[in-house]
Amino acid sequence: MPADMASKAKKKFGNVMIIGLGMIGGSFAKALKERGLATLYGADRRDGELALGVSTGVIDYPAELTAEYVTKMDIIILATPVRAMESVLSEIKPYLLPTTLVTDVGSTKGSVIDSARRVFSDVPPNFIPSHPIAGAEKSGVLASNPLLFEKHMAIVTPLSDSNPVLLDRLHRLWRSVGADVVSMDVEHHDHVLASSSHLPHLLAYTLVDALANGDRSQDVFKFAAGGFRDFTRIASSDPVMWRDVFMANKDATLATLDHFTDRLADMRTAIEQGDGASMFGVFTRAKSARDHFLRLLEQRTIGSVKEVRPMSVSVLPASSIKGNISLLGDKSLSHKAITIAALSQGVSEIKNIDLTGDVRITMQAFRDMGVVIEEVTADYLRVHGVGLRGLKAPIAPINVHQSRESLYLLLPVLAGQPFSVSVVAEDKLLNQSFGDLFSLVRQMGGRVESEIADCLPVNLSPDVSLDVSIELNTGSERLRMSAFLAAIYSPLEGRVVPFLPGLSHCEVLLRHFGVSILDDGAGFRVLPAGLIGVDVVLSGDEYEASWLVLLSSLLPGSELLIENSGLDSTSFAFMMFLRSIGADILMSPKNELGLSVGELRSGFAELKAFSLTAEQSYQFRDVLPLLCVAAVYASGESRIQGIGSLPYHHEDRVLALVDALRQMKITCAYESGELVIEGGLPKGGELDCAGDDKLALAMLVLGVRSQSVTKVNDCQKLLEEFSELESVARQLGFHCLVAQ
Ligand SMILES: NC(=O)C1=CN([C@@H]2O[C@H](COP(=O)(O)OP(=O)(O)OC[C@H]3O[C@@H](n4cnc5c(N)ncnc54)[C@H](O)[C@@H]3O)[C@@H](O)[C@H]2O)C=CC1
Ligand SMILES: O=C(O)C(=O)Cc1ccc(O)cc1
Repeated sequence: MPADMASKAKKKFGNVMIIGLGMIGGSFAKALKERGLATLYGADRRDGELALGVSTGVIDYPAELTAEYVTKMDIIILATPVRAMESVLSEIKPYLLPTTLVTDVGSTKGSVIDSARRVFSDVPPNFIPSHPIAGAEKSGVLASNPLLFEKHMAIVTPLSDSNPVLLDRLHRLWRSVGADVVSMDVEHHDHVLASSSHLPHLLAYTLVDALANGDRSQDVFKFAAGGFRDFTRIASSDPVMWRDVFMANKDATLATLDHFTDRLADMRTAIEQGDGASMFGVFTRAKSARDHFLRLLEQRTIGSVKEVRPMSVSVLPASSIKGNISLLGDKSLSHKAITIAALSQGVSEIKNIDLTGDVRITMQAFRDMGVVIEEVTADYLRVHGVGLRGLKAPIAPINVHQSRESLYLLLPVLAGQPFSVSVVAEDKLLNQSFGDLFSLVRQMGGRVESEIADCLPVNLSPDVSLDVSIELNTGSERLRMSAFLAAIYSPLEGRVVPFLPGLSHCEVLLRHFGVSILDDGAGFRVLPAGLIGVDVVLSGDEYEASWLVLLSSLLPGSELLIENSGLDSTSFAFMMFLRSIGADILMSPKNELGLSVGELRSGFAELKAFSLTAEQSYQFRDVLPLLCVAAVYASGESRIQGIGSLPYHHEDRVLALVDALRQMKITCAYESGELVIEGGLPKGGELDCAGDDKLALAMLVLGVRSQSVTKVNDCQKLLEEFSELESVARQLGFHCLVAQ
């Protein structure tokens, strides 16, 4: 008897015996031993394996399944192939104390429990099965790895009368070797693992065997590429272990094999008939599912907290800007176009789309729900729409990450589908209230359940009332878009009464895809009809265009042509206003594909000071930072009223700009909600836009027309929204440097 047995209290888990000292048993032993958590005993029917375990220090002592050892164990771990476990349990039964925790690592669980029942009649409360979802195609104690279980899952399958104290110890045991513990019902375990692990092993073994015994086998292996190697790695796994698995998990394996065989037969038919569309559909959905799975895996192993790197943009004073440019499609328009195309019947081609940043989150969500989306080029998508209610239930919750736009688009769409779904998010979206959006979905008829009221994550159960009618009481563009998407799900006529008049992008796009939206004076009637896939070329962002036009107006000698600016009512009014204070702007608006776009030409002009009433400030609230900048370069004193009555974030934005102006030695006064700005040439400096992209652009104009270099910090959002900023600057001839 080794001396340690008497002094076991020294180690956290006391005496631990591993029966079956192969790859998994050896890895468990090493992981516990290296962390000093237990005194390790090993037993194996192969003496050589046991001797290796001792000589390589994997275990402390060899052991036998006799009273001398078994009665002294705190924990016994069965790590033999699954069909050997019954005889091992019979051997230890006579000496097993009820206080000893017994677990196993077998790949199947139903069969192990059946074995325990055969040996003990009832499964003893101290026998609690488990299964690490970690391993390799290797076997034997020499292949053991103390880090094998780190950041991998360990499934435990307790029974109703499992001893709770020992169950808790089992959880601690797995956690101590780095695993995340998950509890699961035995039957569910065997079905899930039959699909995720057993079937792939069966396919790999069968494929290699079939090819090895087929024609030209020499050359097949000689010319095998990486794909063959990846696919067949697991065919090098231990044959005894896998024979045992398939004998032990027969029913669940047959069920998943039959399902797979049917799908393989469909694929055979598609190939025989040259049905490229079916093949393309399967491959695209499979790619999306696998990409999704890899992301999940990455989150598990790397952690989901993304590193946000602070970015700054510096500009140098410029004398002029010159050139013709075409702006990449507006971000929010890009999100909407993907959504509407995905819900249309047939194929849509979307050109000049901005696929950077969170547009990909919206795109991924639709791919996860079965929509085939081809990326033809970097700014050109071909979307194979599935119809309004044709999305497929995703295999995991839809993750909108940190994208508000994706959330407001997806929630009403998901509420209109014939399946329940959960929506999750990350970081800053998690602690915010989305009461306005959730209540809109409830008005639609859907059930919205969240653990924290009005916050994500959320579970949606679909239901759509016959006549969705939504009256908005805020001017939020996003909520307006959600309302119209909710209305198109109305089986009878839908209705939206917006807070602000006029048409916005979402309605214009919906009309372009065939939805009848009729203005009856008091609101909009949305007639029931499917969406039809069409082609669309997206126009550039209005704010970016307004920014460039202002820049050209301030720099002597500038000549600018923007070929494809969006021209919504705000940007149209902004251009007209700039013209009224002297700017040289030529607009050629056209109604292209139902969207207001236009060519904009502008050049340098002396601007005059101006006054804005409170109503005008409200009308121009989105472009107010640009108007404040115009006031800096206008001759004389400009007054902007009503700032104190703007929605908070607009007011905050102007106040932050006032601070920046003062820092750049521009005389300005803010009192009782009114801002007075005196013209002048700003000094450069280091500014902070507080993560606001619109403010950042206003600050950059000040920098380009200033006396020295200007650096704007906290520009991550700007660079996400205006990803082509640096290349636009290069094209137009001014210096703009992005740095971390
Ligand atoms: N290989 C893998 O990736 C994973 C395997 N598992 C499960 O872990 C168990 C062990 O697998 P590996 O470590 O890969 O196999 P292995 O072949 O490396 O080790 C099994 C060991 O059990 C011993 N053994 C067989 N019958 C015995 C008996 N009656 N009494 C004492 N020792 C006996 C063998 O001599 C061998 O040393 C299996 O039940 C398997 O289903 C679980 C997760 C992953
Ligand atoms: O080698 C691999 O990739 C595996 O799949 C390992 C594996 C084999 C069997 C299990 O029960 C769990 C994991």
